[in-house]
Amino acid sequence: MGAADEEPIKGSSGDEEKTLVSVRLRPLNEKETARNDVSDWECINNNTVIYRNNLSVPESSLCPTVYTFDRVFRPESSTRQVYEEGAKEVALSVVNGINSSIFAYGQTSSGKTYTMDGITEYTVVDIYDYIDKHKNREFILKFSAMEIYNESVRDLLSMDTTPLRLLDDPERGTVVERLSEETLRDWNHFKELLSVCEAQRQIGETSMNETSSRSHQILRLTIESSACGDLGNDKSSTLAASVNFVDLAGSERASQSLSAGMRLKEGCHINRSLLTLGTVIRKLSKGRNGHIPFRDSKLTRILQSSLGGNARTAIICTISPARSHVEQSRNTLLFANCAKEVTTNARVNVVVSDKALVKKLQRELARLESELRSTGSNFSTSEYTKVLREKDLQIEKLGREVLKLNQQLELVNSQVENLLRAVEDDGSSTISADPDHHYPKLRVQNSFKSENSVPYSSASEDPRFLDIRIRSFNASQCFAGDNSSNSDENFIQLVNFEENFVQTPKPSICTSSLVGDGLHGKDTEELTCENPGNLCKEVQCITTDESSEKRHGNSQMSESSPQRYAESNVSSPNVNTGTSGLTEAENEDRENQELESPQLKEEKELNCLYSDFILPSPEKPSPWLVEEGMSSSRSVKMIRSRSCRARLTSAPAYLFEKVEKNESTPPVGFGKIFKGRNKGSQRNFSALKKGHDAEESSSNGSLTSVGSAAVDGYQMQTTENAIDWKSTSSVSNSDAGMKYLIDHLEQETKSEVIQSAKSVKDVGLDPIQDDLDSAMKWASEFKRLQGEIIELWHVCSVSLVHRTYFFLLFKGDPTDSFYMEVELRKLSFLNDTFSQGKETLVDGRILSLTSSKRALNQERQMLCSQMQKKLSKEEREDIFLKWGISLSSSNRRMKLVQNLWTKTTDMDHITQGATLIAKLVGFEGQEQSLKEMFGLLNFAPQNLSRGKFSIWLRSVLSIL
Ligand SMILES: Nc1ncnc2c1ncn2[C@@H]1O[C@H](COP(=O)(O)OP(=O)(O)OP(=O)(O)O)[C@@H](O)[C@H]1O
Repeated sequence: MGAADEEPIKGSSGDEEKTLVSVRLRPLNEKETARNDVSDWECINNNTVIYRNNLSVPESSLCPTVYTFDRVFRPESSTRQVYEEGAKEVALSVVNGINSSIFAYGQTSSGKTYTMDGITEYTVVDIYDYIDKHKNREFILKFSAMEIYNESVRDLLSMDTTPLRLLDDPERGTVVERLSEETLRDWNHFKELLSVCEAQRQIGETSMNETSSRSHQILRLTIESSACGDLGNDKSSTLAASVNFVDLAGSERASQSLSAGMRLKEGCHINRSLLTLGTVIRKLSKGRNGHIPFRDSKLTRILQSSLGGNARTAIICTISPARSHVEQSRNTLLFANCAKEVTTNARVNVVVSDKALVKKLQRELARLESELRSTGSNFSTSEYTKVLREKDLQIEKLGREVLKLNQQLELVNSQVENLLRAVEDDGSSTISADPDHHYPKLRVQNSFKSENSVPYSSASEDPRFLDIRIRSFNASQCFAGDNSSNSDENFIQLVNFEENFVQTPKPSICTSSLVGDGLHGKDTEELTCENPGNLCKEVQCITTDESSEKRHGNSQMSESSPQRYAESNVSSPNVNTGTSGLTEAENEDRENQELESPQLKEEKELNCLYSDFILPSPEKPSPWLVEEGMSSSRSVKMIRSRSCRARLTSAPAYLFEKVEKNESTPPVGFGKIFKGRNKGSQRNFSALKKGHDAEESSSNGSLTSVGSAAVDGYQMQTTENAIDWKSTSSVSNSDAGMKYLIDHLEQETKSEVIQSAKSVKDVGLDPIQDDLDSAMKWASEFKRLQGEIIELWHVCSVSLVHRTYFFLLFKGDPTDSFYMEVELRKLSFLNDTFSQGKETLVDGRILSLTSSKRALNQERQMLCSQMQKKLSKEEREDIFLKWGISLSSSNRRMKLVQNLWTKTTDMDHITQGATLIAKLVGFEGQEQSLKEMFGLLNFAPQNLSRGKFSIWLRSVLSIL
């Protein structure tokens, strides 16, 4: 059977039709007669039944006594009459393709089976009669029968008692799975099947009916019909419909039937379906609003279409006329009253055969193909193919682009996650300047030009590393969490500030150059987080002295001379030991006069124009460190070398560092491996010493491998970049950087190393070995950077104060690597420029080697003056003697100053000179604050809460 269409019922126009409801009274049976039961019901006409003895049932006095239905059948009415007038029209609708159902409802023994058996037979008889009268059509009758017993569906045509399942079919509604369906051959065949059903039906004896039907029985007759000769015809259509003959179980309550045990259980299930049926009928009688509980019972579910659906329905309510059954009779009549309000909307079911359906679809396909050909006649097949190929290529291209973008997106996301994870892993709520914090390093672009500088690294292809070109970011977020919009300006200020302190972190002595640069002064002061005033005070002090000298010239000398003479007068008796015969006071005075000679004055005034480049201050950048050709330090940018790769991974970056001689600078987070290590563990240090001794004895102190030493199972690795232990030991106490590393290595503990190993477990490296390798690499690198810087300072005549500050501030902390590289880069550039005899225009001023030397001389004069002011006579003498200067010689201070920073490879010499200069310029005690100020300029922000740090990171990432 193919698809089914529904057409309105002829004559009904598809309108809703009320259920045909009839009431049939049976005669008093023998038992009722025997007990002198009487009938109080009277059918006053074909539609009305009344109750005459209302007084006999006082409690029912409120019930209606008159009931009107479509048809009322008296006790003497025959079943034929009931069929003809109460069911036939509905039942025979099936031959016209209309579903129909005939129900028999009533209490037990009221005559339901008696009535329904007759109606079923009469219907089938009439159907056959209809078939006989309609020879132009072909009919197929199919018969099925089922029983709902204890809410189980059973096939009455099968010996198999297995309950049948109910399925929901989108087209046919509820379907009983595997229900037998017999095609009726003839009348006799039908009768045989009825006999089978009767035998299969559950029958139990009740107190009221010895052959009581304890189940709901549904006999279904399906009729398919089509015009004769049209079957197999393309134009044929089939009408298909079913008629259900429903013999319900007794509607009385189980208690009334005096059932017990099994019967009581049956009653419960029977009543469940009946109660649901009553509920459905009652709800349907009030309209289709709301939920209709069809699915609450098997009965209502199977007969759903017959109860207010696509079916015509007739209900015959059977009642007993006996007074003793009046209550049940009233209930039956009340049910019938509701049922007569239920409407259905039956339609003719037209079924298109599969063959006809196929033909129809073929015709439709041909039509569509014809339309397609007509509309696309201008295109040939090859042209279509060409267009499709082009589209395919475009799709492939777009697909590749999408794939590429996705890969890039994944990479960026991964890097961002790593970065954020690094922040999360920091473990402290506040990020401080502690170098042990493992901050991600950011690579910054350096536009500083230098032909001989270390080659700039291109963007690393290693996805673990992320080079960040910092164009601008909101520096205020870094330091104060301020979300001010002037991010570019803040960044510029940050860079300028860094220029001042990273590269030339020292006070200025040149008044004319110190003040007046509003670009840097105020803002940089605001950027200092830790008492910048202390530094500025020192700067101001020196500046004031120097400027005072400049302002007053020789007159200043006359003012200061009495003091010096007074001092010399006091000391002269004891100090007149010089070979020249001059007293100390005389020597001092002569020195002062020499310092302030006209020639020196002229040179000083000239040098003042350039002196600031060697004596930078927090307010003024150091011009010689500013990019060549730049009109302003606003555009100063820096770049880390490859050894300072920015890393945004949470794991210590040095663990990923390739061990190459020129790529051994440890990252910012290097210090983390030394964090909090306990004292007392000498193992690693001993191992280092052991390796050092071996190296020292075998390589004559050259920079070679340390060798290897096994310590408690930890294997030390020999690398080309091992620490130069000989040179390290030679500088001893003066090599603060080496001391730093050694101190930390001494504090190394096995447990913490293991802890570090856990953090790098995934990369499969030995944490101890990595720590030591990194330490050695950094120590070697630090020594190399420091030596090169000192040499270039000397060659380029860089300010002694600058050298001192830088030397004392950057002692080997791993976080110093950045600043040392910057320093080296810029010194290399300056050296290149000077060696070629070139000048460079810096901030509107010409900078050359000559001008630098002049400025250096001026600085030496300043130091001489400071020596007089800062040091007592005894201190000066001690220093003179220490530096091999005779107390009786002339120009002792200048001789001393000119000797400072001259032996570039003698670290003792360098350290002593730096110590002296630091004392003269007031550097002592300022290391920490300066350091913190340098730390402030680290691209990892200091003293930021985790949240602010994250904001900062994001702001940096957002500019990528
Ligand atoms: N209209 C009638 N005229 C004569 N006898 C009838 C009539 N209706 C029922 N009977 C008789 O009453 C008895 C009970 O009838 P029937 O079995 O049809 O009741 P029922 O409602 O089906 O009961 P149950 O629900 O228990 O099956 C039967 O013996 C039947 O012959």
